[in-house]
Amino acid sequence: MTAATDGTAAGAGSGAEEPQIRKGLAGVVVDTTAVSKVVPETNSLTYRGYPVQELAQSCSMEEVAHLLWHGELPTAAELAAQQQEERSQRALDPVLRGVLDALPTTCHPMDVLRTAVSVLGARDPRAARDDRETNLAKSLTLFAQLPAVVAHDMRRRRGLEPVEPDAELGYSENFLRMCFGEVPDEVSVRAFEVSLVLYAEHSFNASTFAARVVTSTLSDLHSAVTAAIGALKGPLHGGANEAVMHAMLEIGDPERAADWLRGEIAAKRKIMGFGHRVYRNGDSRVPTMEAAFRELAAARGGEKWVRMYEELQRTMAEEKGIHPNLDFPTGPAYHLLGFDIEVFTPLFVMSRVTGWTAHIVEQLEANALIRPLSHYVGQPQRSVPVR
Ligand SMILES: CC(=O)SCCNC(=O)CCNC(=O)[C@H](O)C(C)(C)COP(=O)(O)OP(=O)(O)OC[C@H]1O[C@@H](n2cnc3c(N)ncnc32)[C@H](O)[C@@H]1OP(=O)(O)O
Ligand SMILES: O=C([O-])CC(=O)C(=O)O
Repeated sequence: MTAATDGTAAGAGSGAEEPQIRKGLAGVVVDTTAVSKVVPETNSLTYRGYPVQELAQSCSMEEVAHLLWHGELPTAAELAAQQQEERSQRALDPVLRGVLDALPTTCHPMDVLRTAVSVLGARDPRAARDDRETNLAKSLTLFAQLPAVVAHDMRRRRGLEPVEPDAELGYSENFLRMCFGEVPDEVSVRAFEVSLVLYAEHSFNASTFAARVVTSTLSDLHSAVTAAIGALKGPLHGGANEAVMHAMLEIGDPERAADWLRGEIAAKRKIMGFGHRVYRNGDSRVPTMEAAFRELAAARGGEKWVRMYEELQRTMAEEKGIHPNLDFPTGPAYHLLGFDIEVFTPLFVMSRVTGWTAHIVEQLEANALIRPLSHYVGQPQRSVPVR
């Protein structure tokens, strides 16, 4: 009987039929967006109409951030203005540093990042304003500050002093220098930049949807980003890039990769970095990231990881017909760049914050509270026993 559905909606409780439940909202179209388009049939992805492969080839992460936020690639003057603003906001203030340093190094860096966004929100004098311009300004602040948080946390865990930001350097160069004390070679910077561009946006994925749900209640931008970070942390989403590298280190030798994979499949375990809710024939971003990973491996002596990547990819296709997602090449690429594994998902956050905030702004422009229905399957109504 449809009385079990907690509300009445067309097709979900108006007749005698059971409501149709789409677990995980699979296949459900919940709203429109003009930020990005995923076309699984052609394995394509566009940001504001531009193919992501072309953006990765010829644009910086700063340009892509502008594109996602404003809908167009920046003119030279717009880019210069955005860069000046971003570069002037890179340094962490002493209060936030104090909070970061007070957190235990046993917690995951994603917890540190989530806490940092909360602190930034609580201390932001613009907190109560949510008009488009203010939200875009808050987004730029997060884009400027998150790399400093990630670098500070990574170095403190290594027992190293923080490296101050350098306003002469571009976004990726500055971040890599804040992590490692120097700007690495061009191939490394380029591979990192490509990963950021590819990670920036992907329609209604779980973390973006979490941000939109929070925004739909007219909560603030920092609360929405905090929720998104929590959603991204899970291994079925952004946390998979870390899981990929843990698996590769466990395998150790490319010769063992095929047997290891078959064993995991036989044990009915998920192989991290493979499969996708939307793409069934391969993730549109993988070829571009795979090429960057191969170049990086050639420059940094990482051929072993390329061979393991190839073996796992080949065996998974043979055994299950399932293809890699973007987290598969980024895992070993970030390892080759010298990042600790637990920093991989925070790197994803640094980039995806641009997509999340573009969606937050879009949600507010045509807002409707996101509140689906559920189909009740618990105890029938009963009376509390007299005691
Ligand atoms: C940037 C990103 O967030 S990309 C996603 C990163 N996440 C991962 O890499 C985690 C591993 N992958 C997965 O768990 C899944 O592929 C997901 C969660 C990404 C998508 O999952 P869904 O769309 O819900 O598909 P679902 O998990 O139901 O899989 C469908 C079938 O393929 C199998 N399958 C899918 N992915 C995998 C995998 N990685 N390893 C083994 N089997 C898999 C499932 O076991 C299932 O098989 P069954 O029908 O025999 O039970
Ligand atoms: O779209 C998804 O479900 C996950 C993903 O690839 C992303 O967020 O980049």
